[in-house]
Amino acid sequence: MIGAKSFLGLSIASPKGISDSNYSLSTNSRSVGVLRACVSMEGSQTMSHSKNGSISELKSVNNGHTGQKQGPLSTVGNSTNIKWHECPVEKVDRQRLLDQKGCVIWVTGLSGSGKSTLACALNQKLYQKGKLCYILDGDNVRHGLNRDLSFKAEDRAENIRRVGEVAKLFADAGIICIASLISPYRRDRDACRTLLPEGDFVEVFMNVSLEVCEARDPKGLYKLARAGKIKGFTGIDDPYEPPLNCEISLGQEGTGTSPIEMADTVVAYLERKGYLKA
Ligand SMILES: Nc1ncnc2c1ncn2[C@@H]1O[C@H](COP(=O)(O)OS(=O)(=O)O)[C@@H](OP(=O)(O)O)[C@H]1O
Ligand SMILES: Nc1ncnc2c1ncn2[C@@H]1O[C@H](COP(=O)(O)OP(=O)(O)O)[C@@H](O)[C@H]1O
Repeated sequence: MIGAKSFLGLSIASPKGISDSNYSLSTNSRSVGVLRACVSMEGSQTMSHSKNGSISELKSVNNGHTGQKQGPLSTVGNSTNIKWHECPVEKVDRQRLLDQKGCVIWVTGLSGSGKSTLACALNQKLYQKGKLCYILDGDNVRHGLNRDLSFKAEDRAENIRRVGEVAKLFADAGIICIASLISPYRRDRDACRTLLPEGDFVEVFMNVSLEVCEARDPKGLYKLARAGKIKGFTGIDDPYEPPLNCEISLGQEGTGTSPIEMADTVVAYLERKGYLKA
């Protein structure tokens, strides 16, 4: 049941599973209303979760919202005078809430190799297991965030960099993020890998030959590329660099090659590596 509190004209719903007694409003010396269970001030308490994700006890935190001057300012790229802000509710807390570990499944391969199909099958399988996933598909992200980018090498690199950064945020949220992009350059994929803690970037190679992809040609793009109507098409007149050391390679003879079997392989990997529990 979702309860609600009203404070300074704001109505705040208590999350499912948190009783109203745990979800009280308190006032500190600066008369700022806070949600004690969710957002705590210095010296107050925040929630912690038992193994099964229920909120079992309160842990003391110093969340740094003291108004005191802290640490130096930074310059990152063209962003000057910026400062990283920490929050006492951390990745580990979100992971406990979800009973899973945030990570990035990076699916790379030629157009038509089955990246989107695998991403969707994997998402369905994990959903059935009660795991939270989100897909960042190259085609889809290019409809919005990356609509300003073309297919020349530096734009593909920027496409991968942005998706890598967004995927990192999803993983930090505790979500299993499936990024499915051609991502033809090793260097760009490796740069995304370095954004994440060891093990949290799982590179999945759709090891399907150009001949097979071209025979599938579901969007008719290979035909257009062969006819010279699309320039710089991956695999035709633009490069694709296969991974040298990926975690999972799918599509070869002797392994399950249906989307369901491929998704099972990835789920088994995640289970083995402990990503499907907190
Ligand atoms: N020149 C060229 N080369 C390759 N692909 C092209 C091109 N032009 C358009 N498309 C369509 O764009 C989809 C690939 O987008 P991505 O963002 O995954 O590409 S990349 O990672 O930046 O290389 C790709 O989708 P998929 O077939 O799902 O891979 C194509 O539909
Ligand atoms: N494992 C598979 N075996 C056979 N056909 C597949 C498989 N995965 C995808 N396909 C088919 O191949 C085509 C391309 O798949 P898609 O997922 O769109 O590839 P991509 O996202 O890499 O471009 C689609 O017609 C799809 O139905």
